[in-house]
Amino acid sequence: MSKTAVIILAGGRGTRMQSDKSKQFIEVKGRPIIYYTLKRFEENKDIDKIILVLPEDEVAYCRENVLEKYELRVDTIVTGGAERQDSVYNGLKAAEGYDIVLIHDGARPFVSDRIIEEGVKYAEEYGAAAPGVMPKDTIKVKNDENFSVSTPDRSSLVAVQTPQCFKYDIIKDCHDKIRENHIKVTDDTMAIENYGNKVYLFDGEYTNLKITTPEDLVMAEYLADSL
Ligand SMILES: Nc1ccn([C@@H]2O[C@H](COP(=O)(O)OP(=O)(O)OP(=O)(O)O)[C@@H](O)[C@H]2O)c(=O)n1
Ligand SMILES: C[C@](O)(CO)[C@H](O)COP(=O)(O)O
Repeated sequence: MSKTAVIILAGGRGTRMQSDKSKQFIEVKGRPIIYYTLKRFEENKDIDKIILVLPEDEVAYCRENVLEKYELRVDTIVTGGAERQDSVYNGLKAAEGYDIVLIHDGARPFVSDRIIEEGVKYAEEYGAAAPGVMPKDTIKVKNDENFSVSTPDRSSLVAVQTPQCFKYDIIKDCHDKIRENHIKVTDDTMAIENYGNKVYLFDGEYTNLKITTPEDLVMAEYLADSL
């Protein structure tokens, strides 16, 4: 059985949330968003190590007001970096020695056990896997003058989510390379693709939303109610 670690990314500031509090600590139904995310993985039998990435100046706050208050299990806390990929890199160093690593946005608190379990399975089988959903809207490609230039076939598009799941050696090698070559990525599958590896895309869920802007909190309240 593979040894599996999850890196839960909560090292950002949530600027698009337009809140005076980092969005991972905004409360939904009386509990901080990161509480729900940690709980999902704490309760999952496939996860052997939980690594939490936090801004350096919010580690003490999180320990006292989340981890200790709600008696949540986190095996290692590491500090985040300037960009998401830098936070990932710090997390990967803490996952050394594990066979499979899941990289998950802390801002996606309602990930299902099914996604976690399938992610581990497909990472073992294909080396790299990510959940995703078909966009609900028609997607356009635009030019610099904001005119539409093409409309990709929606059935060939995937709005990719997290946890993005990998054989540790593959993702660590790719992150080493993008770091050396100063390549910017917005998710971890881009790092994989950049070096010619394939990513298996499996069914995500529309409820696995990334809480990003204020209106996402409305859905979060609804989803927290349905737990
Ligand atoms: N330097 C960073 C940036 C982001 N993240 C994490 O990556 C996840 C997805 O990023 P995003 O939703 O963009 O969060 P923020 O970067 O905090 O939001 P914003 O872009 O609005 O500032 C979040 O859980 C965030 O905490 C991180 O760990 N380290
Ligand atoms: C990783 C991700 O959630 C996949 O959809 C997304 O790329 C994160 O983007 P963000 O701008 O850092 O929130």
